[in-house]
Amino acid sequence: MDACLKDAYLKIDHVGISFSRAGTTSEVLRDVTLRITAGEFVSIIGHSGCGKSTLLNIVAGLLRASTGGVILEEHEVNEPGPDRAVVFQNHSLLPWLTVYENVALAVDKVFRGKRSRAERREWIMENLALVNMAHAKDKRPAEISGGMKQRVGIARALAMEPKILLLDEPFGALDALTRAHLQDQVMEIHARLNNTMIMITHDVDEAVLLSDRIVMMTNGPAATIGEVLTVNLARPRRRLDLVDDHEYNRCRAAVIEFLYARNRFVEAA
Ligand SMILES: Nc1ncnc2c1ncn2[C@@H]1O[C@H](COP(=O)(O)OP(=O)(O)OP(=O)(O)O)[C@@H](O)[C@H]1O
Repeated sequence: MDACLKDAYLKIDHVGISFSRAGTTSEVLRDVTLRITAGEFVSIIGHSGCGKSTLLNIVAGLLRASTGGVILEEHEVNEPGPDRAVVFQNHSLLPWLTVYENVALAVDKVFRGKRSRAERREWIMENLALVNMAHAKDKRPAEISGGMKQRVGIARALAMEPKILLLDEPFGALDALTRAHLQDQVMEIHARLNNTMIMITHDVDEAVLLSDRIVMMTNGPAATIGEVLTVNLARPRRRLDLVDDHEYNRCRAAVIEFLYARNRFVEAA
């Protein structure tokens, strides 16, 4: 293992993955190495199809790397676990359960036998309150908006007390205003809980606003990390204050330059 990976909280160590289908093998990721510190907010940005979700799924333990591996607090990741909760673009709530029951399902799975029924109930409500959804606890997913569903998905993930929260384009399906509101909420949650978050996004402003570091992926096949940008903006961050901020605009320009000048997207034939 590289010396620089030694003390990291999460280590993504020379990860590569190939998929084989009908006699052909496609190499999606090659030699992806990254260390993440506890409490860091890291965004992954790159063109469509470069392998961002594949990388997140390897960290989640949903996919096995073909080469290299992932280590979280000295333990190798080789299966999904409640220490790595994932929030997907499409909420993935169970439609026949209420908001409360959706969160309860995850909480009971992780904490049954460790916390009393009353403690679990309080914990579910605390997490719903964190995303301002306590008032809708008895509603079913079909009765609430897309933004509200994402908030419940975030509450469900946080309620598992994961070491790492993995966000796969969590706001991708939302309108711009709801998206901005949820970004602010995620920043507040991150400030309050100081948890480690990895988020995939296509949105340059979102990446700069939320992240401590932005990981920029090259285009596939055999995509890898092209550059890592540190965002030196004090927290708490307010989007209105950043409009004319020099560091904000420097980061924004650097990501745009990377994506549209140096790694232009070319649609596969
Ligand atoms: N299980 C799989 N079997 C075969 N190929 C796969 C599998 N999972 C992903 N791929 C391929 O890996 C590549 C990267 O996919 P991935 O979804 O990780 O990209 P992405 O960067 O997240 O894309 P987007 O931004 O469009 O969501 C794609 O070409 C995809 O077809």
